[in-house]
Amino acid sequence: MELHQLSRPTTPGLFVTGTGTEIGKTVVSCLIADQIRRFARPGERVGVLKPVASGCRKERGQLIAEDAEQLAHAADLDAAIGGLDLVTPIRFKPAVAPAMALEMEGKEALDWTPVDLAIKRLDETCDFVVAEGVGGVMVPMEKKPGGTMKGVVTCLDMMKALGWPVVIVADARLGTLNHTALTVQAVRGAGLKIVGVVLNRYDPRSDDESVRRNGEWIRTMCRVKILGLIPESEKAWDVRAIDPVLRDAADVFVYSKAVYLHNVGDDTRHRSKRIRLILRILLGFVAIVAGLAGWYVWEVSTYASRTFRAHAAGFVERLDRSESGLYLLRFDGDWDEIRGTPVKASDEFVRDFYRSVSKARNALCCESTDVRSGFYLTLDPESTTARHSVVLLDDGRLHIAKESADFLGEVPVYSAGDAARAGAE
Ligand SMILES: Nc1ncnc2c1ncn2[C@@H]1O[C@H](COP(=O)(O)OP(=O)(O)OP(=O)(O)O)[C@@H](O)[C@H]1O
Ligand SMILES: C[C@H](N)[C@@H](CCCCCC(=O)O)NC(=O)O
Repeated sequence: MELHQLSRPTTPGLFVTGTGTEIGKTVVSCLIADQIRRFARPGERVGVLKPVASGCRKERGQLIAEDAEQLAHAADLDAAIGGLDLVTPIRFKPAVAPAMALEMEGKEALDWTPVDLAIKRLDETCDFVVAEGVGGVMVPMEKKPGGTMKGVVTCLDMMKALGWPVVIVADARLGTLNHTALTVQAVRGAGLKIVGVVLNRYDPRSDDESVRRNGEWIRTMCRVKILGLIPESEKAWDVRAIDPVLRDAADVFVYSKAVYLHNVGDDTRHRSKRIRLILRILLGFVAIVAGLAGWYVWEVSTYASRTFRAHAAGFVERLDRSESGLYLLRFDGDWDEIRGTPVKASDEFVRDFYRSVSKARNALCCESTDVRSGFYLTLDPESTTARHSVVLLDDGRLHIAKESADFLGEVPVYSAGDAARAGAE
């Protein structure tokens, strides 16, 4: 199985990475797992995972990762969840980068199947997972195209595949600004959320000025939370026998609890499902509103082209010249249904009308040879589409020809100037 085929965990979790190897990832992962275990509600289980480990010892023909032992101990790993194989599903003996260990075995690509099985098991049995990387984010995991680095899949690619928010462990001492900033940049660039940075081996009594200032610099320069400052401690390796000094690194405890409860904690899975549902409903609602708006705009625009504006006016010229002149029609309605009695326009309106027709190209007058009388109606002097023929019927009612093309074909069309002259006569 290839990395991109890996199941995406559904259980909420944290991925603990570091600015390099031996920086304290396991110590911090253990502190967080221990903390979460203690704050968990009854029945909730914390899972731990270090998908790939190198530098493992051989015992009774088995490769054992010390990190896995420490993680399992911190999380009080329940036998029902699984054994150390589940904590570190892929193990190498040489203490080198996994891709290098593979190379030493004459291989290039990793088979990610054991990691996939571990993820599925954790999804089935746990409420929260603390996962740990190998070395820093650019450590090569296998030789394969398509990764962050050319021809190489890195630890960051694995973090991306898992998708958990990231805790970065960095050294508190000189040199950390560069390493931390590079790590933050890479993790952010991969689109992963950074929960914060833990500074390890912090000594408040250090006469190195940078030790005291690094945290603040990292916070502002990298725009990250500093989750905690872990002092040097002889018992750092055993979180369950933790010494008071490490316990006093209360920031990590407080923050890991906060992280658990508020950031990516137990409710996240349900919350994210709820959020997804709400988003879907909102999206559906937006789609319906957009559809309705589209329909409305379409309807209004077609209605506008079909409807008759209130101030339509036209020139009526009967063949016998009786009652010739400008008629005004005040009507709102559908073209198909227009039936209205024209009203002889007032002199004032006639003046206005001619003033407007002389400006509006589409306000034309026409004369029919085959109908008793007719006029051209301009619905909207600004619109070039609103030319419809109107026929004044014998009984004085108006008949609207829907499309004036036929009508126009048979009758001379006069210009607005002609209309003006006609009106002036
Ligand atoms: N605050 C500390 N005080 C004392 N010892 C520490 C502290 N942090 C880490 N160590 C020790 O440093 C060593 C490396 O720590 P750790 O295993 O946590 O690093 P890591 O980043 O997980 O390394 P790897 O890359 O191998 O996974 C361990 O022996 C650990 O006990
Ligand atoms: C052997 C180490 N402890 C570690 C591998 C570190 C690889 C570092 C490679 C590098 O950055 O040069 N393995 C592990 O975390 O399982």
